[in-house]
Amino acid sequence: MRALRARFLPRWLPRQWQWEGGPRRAPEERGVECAARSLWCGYNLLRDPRYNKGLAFTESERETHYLRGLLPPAIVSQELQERKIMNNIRQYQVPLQRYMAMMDLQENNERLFYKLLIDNVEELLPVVYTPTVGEACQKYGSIFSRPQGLYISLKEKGKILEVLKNWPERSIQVIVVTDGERILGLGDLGCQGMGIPVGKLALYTALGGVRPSACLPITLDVGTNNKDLLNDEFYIGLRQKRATGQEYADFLQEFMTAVKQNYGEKVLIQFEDFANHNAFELLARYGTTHLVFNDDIQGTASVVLAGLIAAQKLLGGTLAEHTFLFLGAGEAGTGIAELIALEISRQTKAPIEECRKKIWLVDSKGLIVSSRKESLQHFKKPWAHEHETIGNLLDAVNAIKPTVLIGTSGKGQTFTQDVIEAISSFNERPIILALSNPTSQSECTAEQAYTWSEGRAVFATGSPFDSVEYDGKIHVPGQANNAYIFPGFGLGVVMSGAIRVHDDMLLAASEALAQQVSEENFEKGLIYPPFSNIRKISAHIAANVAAKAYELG
Ligand SMILES: O=C([O-])CC(=O)C(=O)O
Ligand SMILES: [Mg+2]
Repeated sequence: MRALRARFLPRWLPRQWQWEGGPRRAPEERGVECAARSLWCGYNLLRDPRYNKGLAFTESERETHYLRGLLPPAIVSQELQERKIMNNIRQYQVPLQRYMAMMDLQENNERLFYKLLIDNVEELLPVVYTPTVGEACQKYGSIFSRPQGLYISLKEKGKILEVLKNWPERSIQVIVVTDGERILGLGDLGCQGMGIPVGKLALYTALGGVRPSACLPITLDVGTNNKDLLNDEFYIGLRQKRATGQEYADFLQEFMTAVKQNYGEKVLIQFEDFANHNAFELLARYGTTHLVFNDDIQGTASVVLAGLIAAQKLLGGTLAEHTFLFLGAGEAGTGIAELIALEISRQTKAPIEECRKKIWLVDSKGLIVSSRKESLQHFKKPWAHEHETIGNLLDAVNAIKPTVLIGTSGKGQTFTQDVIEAISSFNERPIILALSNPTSQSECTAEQAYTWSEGRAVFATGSPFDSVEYDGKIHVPGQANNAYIFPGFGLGVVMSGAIRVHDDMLLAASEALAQQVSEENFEKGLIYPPFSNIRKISAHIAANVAAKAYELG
């Protein structure tokens, strides 16, 4: 037990400063030493979120760690603390208040924060993560109290390595980094995007079991083009337009080099919520030199593929028999499309170019077709198939007659009644995924999907929705969110000591997730298992990913 605890402490901490006991010396001497080291006992211990237990400190701990008098006499077990805080949180009607209460807890008592999150995952996920985290980022400047994570702005250019050294932990395994340009479907939130890396890494620990001290949230502040924020007196970031071109590329290059220099090759760098134009390029550029993973391209692709594999068990048939239509041809859309094509190619042994032909994408200008090829961004070009031009989604649905409709455009209410009625008119069980986040950006609500499809849709969303009763039957929408994948995927990657991410690892993660959908889940129409089992699911994904990493050498 002692040895185990010691592993959770920073390396530089001498053994005698381990959690229980402490050094056996005269009280005066210990007091001086305690003050000199300033962290591990007394008043400072209560203010260190990593080790603070609040009223749960036992009598002997209070004695050993100079806590007498600093706490009221009652000793309150962690279980009781947990009940108290859940009661408090449930009193708050406004989601943002719940978010702030949780962040406060994370800043005060990390163990209790994670205990709460693990034990009440279905209730608290929408609080610390999508959708509430989106609102928190929008208002981050106003609710900001204590900084979380590491802020690296253009002011630190030339000194990024030094900035990394200011972070108190040395053994980092996972970094989640954003530049805040495309936060969920909310657009450019600049420096206030920090809520996303913080939230994602809270899930790395709660859902994936990665040590909190091994997780580092980073926001790269390269400016913002969001005028409201630039004029907001409470904005916490640089007040300038976004750096672009060479300046941006140089800044990112310095960051990526510094990370590898400081933490080595085995630290996983998860890119999160970068805008399309940078996301693809960063993944391509650093995929061959660093251990990088783009959650919005690869994580979302893996979770959607898992749902589609599970749907084959529910409906019968194979992936290759489907026709796919996407609304949105950005990171998520093209990322998912490519992974589906890859899986079909694996299953059928057909060349991937052939497999792509069953997959169609609609962007803001209409169906992506070959006559548009010249003007398309490079990541859209593989999807420009032969077809006449079509200007809108409804006409595309009627022309392509998809069996699967996937929304990834970041825009709400785009799966209209006409669209859903159309796809339901030529499919007994249309598969409809409304993936845009947060809830306000969802392509349609669960109620709309089930009502307009007369209860026949196999439906999942990016943000959580409640069950819907239609025609006397309860329909439970699944949550096709990358939170199913990245904690287990990341755990598998760092556990195996991999130094590069390979597409086969993503397929391994999808298969592992699809295997976790039970008969009971299928009976409710679900193509994802419930989040209540997420730690077991993540462990299973991690094992599959690690096994694949070993297999790949
Ligand atoms: O954060 C989420 O809920 C999923 C995600 O990566 C995004 O929407 O960008
Ligand atoms: Mg994201």
